[in-house]
Amino acid sequence: MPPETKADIQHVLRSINKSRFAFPRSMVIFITRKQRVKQHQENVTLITRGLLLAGLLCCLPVSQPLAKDCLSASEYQRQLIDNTTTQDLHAVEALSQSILSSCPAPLDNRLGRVVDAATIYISLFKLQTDANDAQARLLTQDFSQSGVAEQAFYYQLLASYSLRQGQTKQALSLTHLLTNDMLKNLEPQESASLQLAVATIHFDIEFYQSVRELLSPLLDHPQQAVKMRAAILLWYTPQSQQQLNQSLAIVRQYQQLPDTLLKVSALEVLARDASARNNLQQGEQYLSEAISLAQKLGATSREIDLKLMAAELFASTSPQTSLITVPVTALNSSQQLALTEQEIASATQQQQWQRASILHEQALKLREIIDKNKSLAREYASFELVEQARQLEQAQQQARLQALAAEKQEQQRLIYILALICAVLGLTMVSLLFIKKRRAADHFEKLANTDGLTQVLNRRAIQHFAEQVSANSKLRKQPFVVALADIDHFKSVNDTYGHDAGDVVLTEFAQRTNKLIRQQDRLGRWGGEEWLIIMTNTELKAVNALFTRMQSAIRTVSAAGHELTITFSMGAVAGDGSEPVEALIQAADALLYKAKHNGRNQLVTTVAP
Ligand SMILES: Nc1nc2c(ncn2[C@@H]2O[C@H](COP(=O)(O)OP(=O)(O)OP(=O)(O)O)[C@@H](O)[C@H]2O)c(=O)[nH]1
Repeated sequence: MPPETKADIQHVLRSINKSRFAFPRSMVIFITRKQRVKQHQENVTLITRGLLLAGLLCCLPVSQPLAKDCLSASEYQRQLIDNTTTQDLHAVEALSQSILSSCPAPLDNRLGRVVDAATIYISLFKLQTDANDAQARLLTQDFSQSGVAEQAFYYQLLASYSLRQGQTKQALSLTHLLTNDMLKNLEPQESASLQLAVATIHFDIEFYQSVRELLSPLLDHPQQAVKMRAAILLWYTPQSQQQLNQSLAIVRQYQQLPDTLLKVSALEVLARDASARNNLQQGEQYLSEAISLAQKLGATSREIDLKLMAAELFASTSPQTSLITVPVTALNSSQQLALTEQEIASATQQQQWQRASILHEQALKLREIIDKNKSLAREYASFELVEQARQLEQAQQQARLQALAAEKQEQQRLIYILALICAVLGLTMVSLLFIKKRRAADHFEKLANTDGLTQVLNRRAIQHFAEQVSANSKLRKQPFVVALADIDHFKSVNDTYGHDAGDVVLTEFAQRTNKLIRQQDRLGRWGGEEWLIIMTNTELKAVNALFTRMQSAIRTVSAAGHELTITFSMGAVAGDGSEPVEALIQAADALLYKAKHNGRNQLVTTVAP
């Protein structure tokens, strides 16, 4: 057996022998779990009997002097809380010893609680100490008369112990009570240790959000131990680089701490940090300092943790073989897994394939147990704690989203209104511009197509219209009429009554004729007193009726204070689109000439040539 292994076994045995509830050496190491339970029950009976006997002996003749040094339960309790906050394991052990040796047995209920709490606390760090009885007693205690701080202290201790024992649901139930019923009722100076305890449990079940929320405010805590514990746990919790550096800066002040478990934890963080930075030498220094301190304090459980870590991070200088000396059954599942993984590495290195395979199976089972516990814890936590937090968060988020949505909706509404106003304004402006432009275009078109004096179509426009009608007639095979009219002896009107009177006659002729023709027909001024009438979809014979109506409509015109008698002559032809419009007009002109020649005031028609 290598000297290191021997030394480790001896160390473990020394620690066991020191314990108040020590089991005989042969019963603790290398026995099965079943045997351990049986032995444990027998030992508890023995110990209880022993204690009763000792208590009776103590109480008989010497109870008075001992009672003299016995402090009040509240004072012991205050000291215990202080010592657990600073993680001073020696002080807790001394306190427990002091109560047992100074106070009269049997201890009263409150003193018994303090001793039980101390026993539980010690057992968290010392492998050999079983605190199941203390746990059972404390769990059945009635704390209704105690203050919140006192009750919280016992519950957090019970929660930590339950978790260590794998009683996850119990641990979480207690944590639930702590966070929901007690944490909010505590004074800030009282709540720090409770926040730390709850955060430790939440860290174990990877409920990191809660850990950050609980511990971040403690980084400014006036008490060094509180600040340090928060920084240490936060260092392990996923967080931003800035927060990590803040935690590390606090942990680096570890030298200010007395030789306590807290210092061990700080050194462990620094060793891990150095290893992460590849500064192996410094990492090993920190770690060996931590191991020495854990040994000095008798914190076997912490010592094992550190040795496992040494084997994992600095394998060259901390051979894993030294760890196998520890009784496996005394380790918790995580420690057992880490140890098994070390052994697998060793077996693989030595090419002991069969052994490696068996160990691998064991590791798988262990991991399964750990994962199952964690998932159970998370499941439980999610129902009991996370769900509440999530619901609250969801409600807040919902409210924020609703507010945002309302704001956005309002903004959109304003944008829509503005857009609508702009659109309406724009549309109105465009419409106005369009209308104006259209009117201008219409105006210019009308100007371009209208005779200035008489306001009927001018020569160009009536010719264009005639061509359109001709083309349409050809297409639809419909006849149309081209008629050319000329006022008789118009020159004499001008000569007799003046040019203005002549203009009046021209205007009256145009307007009155325009009223007589159909909507689809057009009248245009062809020359001075000459007019072209285009009658669409019309047989030539229909022009007779028009001529007669025109004669009676135009017969008298008032101009220059006189009633003038006006007659006109007209020549008309029918077309079907087969001949050019010019030819039809020329034909109509020829017939007009004929009408003039025949004595005027008459219509001459013929079919188109
Ligand atoms: N007041 C006025 N007279 C015009 C206008 N345009 C042409 N005239 C006149 O119209 C007259 C036309 O006369 P003529 O061509 O000799 O024909 P007429 O006197 O009507 O005789 P017949 O056509 O043969 O019956 C001329 O005296 C022109 O000066 C006009 O816009 N206003």
